[in-house]
Amino acid sequence: MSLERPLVMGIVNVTPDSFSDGNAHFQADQAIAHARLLVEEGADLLDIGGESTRPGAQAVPADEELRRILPVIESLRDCGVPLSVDTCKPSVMQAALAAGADMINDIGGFSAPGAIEAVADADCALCLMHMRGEPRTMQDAPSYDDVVAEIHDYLHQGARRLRQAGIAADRIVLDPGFGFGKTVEHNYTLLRLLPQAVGQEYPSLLGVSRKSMIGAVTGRPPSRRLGGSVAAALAGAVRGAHILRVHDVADTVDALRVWSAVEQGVRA
Ligand SMILES: Cn1cnc2c(O)nc(N)nc21
Repeated sequence: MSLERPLVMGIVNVTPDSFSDGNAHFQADQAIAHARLLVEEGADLLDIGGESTRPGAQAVPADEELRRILPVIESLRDCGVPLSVDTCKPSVMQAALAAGADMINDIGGFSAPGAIEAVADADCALCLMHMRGEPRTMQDAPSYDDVVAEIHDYLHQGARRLRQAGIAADRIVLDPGFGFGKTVEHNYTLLRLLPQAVGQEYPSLLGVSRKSMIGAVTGRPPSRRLGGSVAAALAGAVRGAHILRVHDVADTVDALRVWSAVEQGVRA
């Protein structure tokens, strides 16, 4: 995929408890219909997840996670855009790749035993994200001496682990993990200093859509965070983010088109 312009990754939650649209798409058929709508709205790729990663979320067993996402992956193989699968479990990674996934998005940074082995011989893209702790506890008073430097170092140590396993550099995407063991202040510092947090060696993925960092400065509930989410996505695009992981694809695509017209002129 070309990374000359920021790509829009549409979120497809196949979970009953995701923080912003839990239960809305729990059934596979609803998730599939939602995913196809996101593609029509202009999503460049989709991120399919069967286990909520919001703060406080309970873990989901691998068989349940697969029961949720495999029908969705199989049905969307013909949707016209690459499919990313959001999971930390090596067994789910392998099954998702066998079902046709093009990317594995691991909020755990491929740190689980067997995670690197599960993807090393595939040709899929890999998103390595920073998380401090685990969803159930990660927001219990997170603290850093230098949040930007520590996350930069974690991401590049993780990339080195992947490279040492023989994984080509062009398969790797890095992500600071907004909201994953960070205070609101940490999140805005990371967004402001995104280039320093991710470095220049690998493309970056940004996931801020509808998150509590948006609510904290707007006072809006998750269902009313569109304006803040688009603003944060653009702030990331201006700072070089390559993939924007969002719920609201059409609005984000519109915002990027207007920004591009300002920066590069209006295409006929
Ligand atoms: C699954 N998921 C939820 N938030 C995310 C984020 O910010 N980045 C990535 N890579 N995945 C996320």
